[in-house]
Amino acid sequence: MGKAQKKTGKGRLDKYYKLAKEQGYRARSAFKLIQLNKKYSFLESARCCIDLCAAPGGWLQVASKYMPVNSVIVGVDLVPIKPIPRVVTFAADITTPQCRNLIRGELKDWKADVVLHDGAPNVGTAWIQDAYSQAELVLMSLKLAVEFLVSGGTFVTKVFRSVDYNNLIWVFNQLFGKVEATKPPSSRNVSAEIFVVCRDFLAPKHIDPKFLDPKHVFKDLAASAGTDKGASANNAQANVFHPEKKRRKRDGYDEGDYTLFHKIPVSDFVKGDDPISVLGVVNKIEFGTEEEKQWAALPITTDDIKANCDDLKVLGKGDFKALLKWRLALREEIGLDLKSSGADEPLEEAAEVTEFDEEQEIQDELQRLNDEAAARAKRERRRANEVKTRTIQRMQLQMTAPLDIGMEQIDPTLGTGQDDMFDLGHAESGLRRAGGLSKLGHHGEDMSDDESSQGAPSDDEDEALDSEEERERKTRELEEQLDGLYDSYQERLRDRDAKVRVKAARQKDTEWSGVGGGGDDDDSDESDGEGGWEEMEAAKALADQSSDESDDEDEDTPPPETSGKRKRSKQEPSKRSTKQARVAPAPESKSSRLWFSQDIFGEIGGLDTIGDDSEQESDVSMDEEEEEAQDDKIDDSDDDEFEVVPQEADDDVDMWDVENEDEDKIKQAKIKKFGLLTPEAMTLAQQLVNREKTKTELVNDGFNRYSLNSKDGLPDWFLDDESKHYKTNLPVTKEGMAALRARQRALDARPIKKVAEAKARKKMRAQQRLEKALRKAEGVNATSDMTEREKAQQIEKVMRKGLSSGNTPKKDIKVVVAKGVHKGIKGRPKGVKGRYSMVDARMRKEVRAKKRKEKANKKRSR
Ligand SMILES: C[S@@+](CC[C@H](N)C(=O)[O-])C[C@H]1O[C@@H](n2cnc3c(N)ncnc32)[C@H](O)[C@@H]1O
Repeated sequence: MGKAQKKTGKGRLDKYYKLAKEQGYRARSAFKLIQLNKKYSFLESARCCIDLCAAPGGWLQVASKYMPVNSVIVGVDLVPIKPIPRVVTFAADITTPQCRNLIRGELKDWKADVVLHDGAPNVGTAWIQDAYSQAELVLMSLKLAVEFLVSGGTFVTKVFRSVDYNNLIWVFNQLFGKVEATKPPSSRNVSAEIFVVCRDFLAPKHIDPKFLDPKHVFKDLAASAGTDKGASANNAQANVFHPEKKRRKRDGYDEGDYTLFHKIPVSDFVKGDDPISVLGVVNKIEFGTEEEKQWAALPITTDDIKANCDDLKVLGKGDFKALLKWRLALREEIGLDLKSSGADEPLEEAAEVTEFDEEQEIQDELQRLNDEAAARAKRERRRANEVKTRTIQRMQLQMTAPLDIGMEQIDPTLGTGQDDMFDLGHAESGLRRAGGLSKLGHHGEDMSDDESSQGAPSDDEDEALDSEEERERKTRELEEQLDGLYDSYQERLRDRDAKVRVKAARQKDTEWSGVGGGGDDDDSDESDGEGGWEEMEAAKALADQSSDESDDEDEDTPPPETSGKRKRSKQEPSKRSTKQARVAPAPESKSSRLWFSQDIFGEIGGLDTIGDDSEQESDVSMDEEEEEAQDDKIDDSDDDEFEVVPQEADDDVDMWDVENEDEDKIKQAKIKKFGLLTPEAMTLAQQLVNREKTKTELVNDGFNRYSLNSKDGLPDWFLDDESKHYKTNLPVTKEGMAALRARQRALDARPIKKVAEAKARKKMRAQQRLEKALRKAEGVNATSDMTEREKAQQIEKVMRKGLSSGNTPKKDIKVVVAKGVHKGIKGRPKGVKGRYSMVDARMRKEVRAKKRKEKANKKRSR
């Protein structure tokens, strides 16, 4: 155990393992001691501590951390423990006197305030053996503890829940004032280990050695007939009073009895003294003998009774009662008991009846206690769930760190139920209680929680459930929290993800992609989702009034709800628009500005804000006078429908000017200037330019199945998610794509920055050369000692040089090797024209050597 084991088993590397690694503990078991100490606080006040079975030293680390600075800490284990500051360690077997002597030598006459024992025998053969060795080890550690503990001291030990468990607890109770068994949250549920904290050591003057002798403790107590029999009788009775509860037989088979099925003759049941125990342990009651068959034929022995006798393990409480009644009746019938109506009633029967009544009373009492306990447990569970839900929310908001995860948990085996911090089931029920689950779809139906499956809440639940308003308030709170979380999530996303930032920036400056289109367009979001349709309607209505070209079809188009909606949204701003008032309005896109700068819109003095009612609504600073002034500018007939804010004169007004002769050119120039970046936009632009699309078609395109989706009161995260998917597919043509690709190709063909820079440099140098040549030429011209002809020649030469690229190609120099026919030749070798150079291997070496020497001399002289 002491040496490091590779933890590869499923679930071994749990949160405590990771926490231990993070916090530098040698073993995850360190958290068990931390949690035990948190509950019982025995380390803080201790001055001396002995840790038996301490390797690798996790508990020692905890002790050293939590105990006062000058305390004495001694650790013992079979295997050596790596040094820990302020801790003395030995390698010894705690069951030997040598270990005792070592501790005595270290402590001298000191007494320990705390003795810890987390020992596990290094066997691992069979469970029963392991458990026994563990119990033995515990007793050995207790032996050391009672020797070294100070009066009132604390002994903490690990015990396995086995057949010896009760015996150990009994011994502890003899020696300590308070004995409590607990299972810290960090102890795995699958493990049978449990920790017993024994406080207030009684320090008796004389301790009976039998208390510490495994032979006596485990044999004598276990064998004590009274206890054992009593226990099994209790169990058997419990089987009868609560047949629905299955009890596990953790002790294994009884000596000499290796079957699970037991049957007895009816006479044993009828004539026996303990009918209840019989019913609790037996599987079948048989009518075997002649006498018993006669009993079976009696009218009191109904078919039900016979069937009940056939399989006792499937019976309920009522069936057991019936059997007991039948037994009494049969006893009277066969003369074992006198009839209860008889004058002189025998004592035995009276005892029997009394026993039965007592059983009934006990049963009722038990039932009542059970009900009470269940109600209490439910209440506690609910409270714990609420705390947990809050903690989870706080953790999500990064307001708390998971430092003491699960500290408040309590072991279910000790009777109060174990909860997991991250148990979504509880969180879900918490949420459900807060009314939030209704927002999460139909999960509630699938919940296995008995409360939900029973349909109507129980009485005590009713009592704890808050009123309707309370529930609504909680729902609202949860929704607000959710909104807040979503906002902060988006903020984080923006901070972290460059892509999102780029996208957001592009959305701000992207072109208008069709009427009502561009589902994920910021603009459409900002205009409260009413988008292109609303804008078009407003624009169309104005266009109809201002131009003669209005067509009948268009006049019919505006749906009454739309205008109604607009009107309403103006008068009573929705929650969403109120929220938008807090954020600065995003600048509208260039393309939408382009579109609304048409003449038809120009008439109303600029339409910066058409369709953007959210902006109008959010303009909280706008005073009433301004509003009235704006209202005046709007045509009376449409006064009720919407209002338009005047726009300052814009240089884009000439856009789409149909009167203009160079209309196409202007359009092209504008398109070039503002850019059409998506195939949809390019397609639409081409269709408009080529007059393939009419105004009506454009309007119709802006109307789609999502246009009238109500968005009132929906949370932002939902609308954002919808906007990703609820968008129409705008048509894309081959020509549009081709145009876009051509533009991309042109972009690709542009030189990259470095090349451009090199070219610029070259140009600049050429310029400098030319300027220099000009200056020289002027100088030549100014000299008086040259003839005109010479001057002209010289100037020509200078200018030629100045205009040249500067990189005069080097003339080829012919290399002639000074060997063979050329050896020793002086002057031009035969047959060599132009520039030449004689090379000689020897000479080259000599020249290089000479240069080297010169260089070295130069350095030395410095
Ligand atoms: C679960 S580990 C103890 C872990 C320790 N509490 C910690 O936090 O690091 C059990 C230890 O008991 C030790 N052990 C088992 N039998 C022992 C014995 N007879 N004497 C001393 N140590 C023993 C094993 O060597 C093993 O290191």
